[in-house]
Amino acid sequence: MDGKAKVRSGGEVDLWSEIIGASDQPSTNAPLIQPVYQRRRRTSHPTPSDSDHPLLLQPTNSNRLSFAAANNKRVSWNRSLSIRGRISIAVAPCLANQPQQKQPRRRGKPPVPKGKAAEHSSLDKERAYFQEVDAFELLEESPSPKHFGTWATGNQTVTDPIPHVSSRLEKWLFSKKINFSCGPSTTLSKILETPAAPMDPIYTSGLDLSSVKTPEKFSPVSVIDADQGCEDIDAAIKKLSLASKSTSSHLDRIDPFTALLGICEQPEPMKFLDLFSKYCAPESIAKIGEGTYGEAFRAGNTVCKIVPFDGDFPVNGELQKKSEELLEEAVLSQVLNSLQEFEKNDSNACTTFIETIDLKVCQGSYDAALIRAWEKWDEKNGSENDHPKEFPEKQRYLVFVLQHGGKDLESFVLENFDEARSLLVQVTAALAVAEAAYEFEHRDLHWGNILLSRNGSVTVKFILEGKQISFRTYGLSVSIIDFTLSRINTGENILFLDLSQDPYLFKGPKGDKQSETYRKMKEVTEDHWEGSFPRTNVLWLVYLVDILLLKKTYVRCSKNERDMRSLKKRLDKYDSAKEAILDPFFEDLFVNN
Ligand SMILES: Nc1ncnc2c1ncn2[C@@H]1O[C@H](COP(=O)(O)OP(=O)(O)OP(=O)(O)O)[C@@H](O)[C@H]1O
Repeated sequence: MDGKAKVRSGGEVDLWSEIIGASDQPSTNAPLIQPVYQRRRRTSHPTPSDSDHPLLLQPTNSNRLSFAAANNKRVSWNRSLSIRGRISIAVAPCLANQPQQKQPRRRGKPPVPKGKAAEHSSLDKERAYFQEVDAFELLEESPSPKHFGTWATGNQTVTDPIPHVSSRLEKWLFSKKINFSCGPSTTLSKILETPAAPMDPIYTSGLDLSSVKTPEKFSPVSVIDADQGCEDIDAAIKKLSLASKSTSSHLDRIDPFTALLGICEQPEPMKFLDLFSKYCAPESIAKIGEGTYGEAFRAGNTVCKIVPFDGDFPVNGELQKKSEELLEEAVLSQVLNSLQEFEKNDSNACTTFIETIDLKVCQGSYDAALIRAWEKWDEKNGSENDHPKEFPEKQRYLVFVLQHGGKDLESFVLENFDEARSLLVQVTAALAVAEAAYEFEHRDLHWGNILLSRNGSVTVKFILEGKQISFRTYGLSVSIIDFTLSRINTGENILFLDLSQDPYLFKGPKGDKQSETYRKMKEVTEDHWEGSFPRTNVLWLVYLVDILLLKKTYVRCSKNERDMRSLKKRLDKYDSAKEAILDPFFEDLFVNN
């Protein structure tokens, strides 16, 4: 690689050289690609031609009843414009013409400050940046990758084929395996050529549940199948023969909702308060953020992200997610969780991907304590979301109980260049670790998906292909969230989102760094999203460098900027975060353990 890490002085050469050595070895880790399960894309509004201009967007499935439409708080795609103080002459007059219908939200592209006043010192610079971007054709806010749902043409809907239930269940079973046996899969062991805890085979001629359960954490449960009434999950699963992947009508008898309950280790959905009271007193619940799909509440030391699903009406202008989509996200987050376990992983480990502490399915209308918290936040920040008081009794939600990761990069005020490079090295190292472990690509690492906090730490540890490495943090802790677009090879399955079904994602404004990054990813993957292209991680690193140069203000000198610009140039040559982490830019941050 260009400018490969130089030999360090003061006896620090060994470990750094070892790392370099490790990466110089020819890669033997091309895994055997086994069945490919792609996350189902719901392709709702708009058709590509509809989406050529945001003002032509029509509400999804306008024939559906929607309390969202009645609520009609604001036109969401304008939200980042208004909150960020960006002036867009093009859209302003048109708002008046469209007051009655809530537009589908443009999820985080570019991400919005989620109600936080953007009062920090970089605002003027950022405004200038946006003005510059606006000078390009302002087609729309960077588009959402999530047009889940169905293509709608008039009243006719055509549903995408969805993965077979058996594949979803395999993934679920596999995730139990990951979760409880705490080691990479056998395939991954081979990939990494490191010893790993042996795993029992999952796929037997008949399904042996003993191989997928741990007695202490998973016991047979009764499940309520919405369509078929009560059924013991063991009995239901025993009807499956995972060895036989042929189409078989009984495979469809386990619905994804049941599987989701299974992954959450629940016999049935629970009440919000029963869940929240595990973490805090109800009166202390506070809303801390919102996204298109999720409402995030602080509960004690955790963050509970509530995502409504399976309802037949839109929320926040988008169709609700389906059980199977959430099942995928649940599996993915559990796989990444396994990286947290340093004691059990001697191959690859890091703590940078947000920890999912628990996953639970809830049902019912919003609890009074949550509504109070929601309204309080709304008063202060002005929510873009629909008021949750109107959810019906039968509404289902998946609650992600997450580690609290701090503030997103967009609103976090970085103090100096050391913090900026600490951020870069932590993201790069985390991506390198996840690439090595699971061929992971985040594919959506915009500044809303990087959370930051100051924790007084001096260094942070990673294990990369068996080598323990530490970097100086300057007190900054980084967490990566939102794996919706991510691709991962669990060793058994590949989970990915087929972005070729979402042409809208690639039509963001010219010159907008985030939109350009989606387009570059498309070039790199040639629209084959199931494949492994770790270069996409590098594209997001380039994006981050741009953000740090153009959109964030902090104390820095011209040499710092030059260094960052040369890093950006060199990043152009790397094909993976694993290569990028060896860049000389990070060398000073490396600490010999
Ligand atoms: N673990 C966390 N720690 C702290 N804040 C969080 C955490 N998870 C989410 N948040 C807050 O909640 C907001 C919404 O979360 P997130 O972006 O995951 O939701 P979403 O519905 O998936 O959003 P999107 O609109 O990007 O699809 C985040 O911007 C952040 O402010």
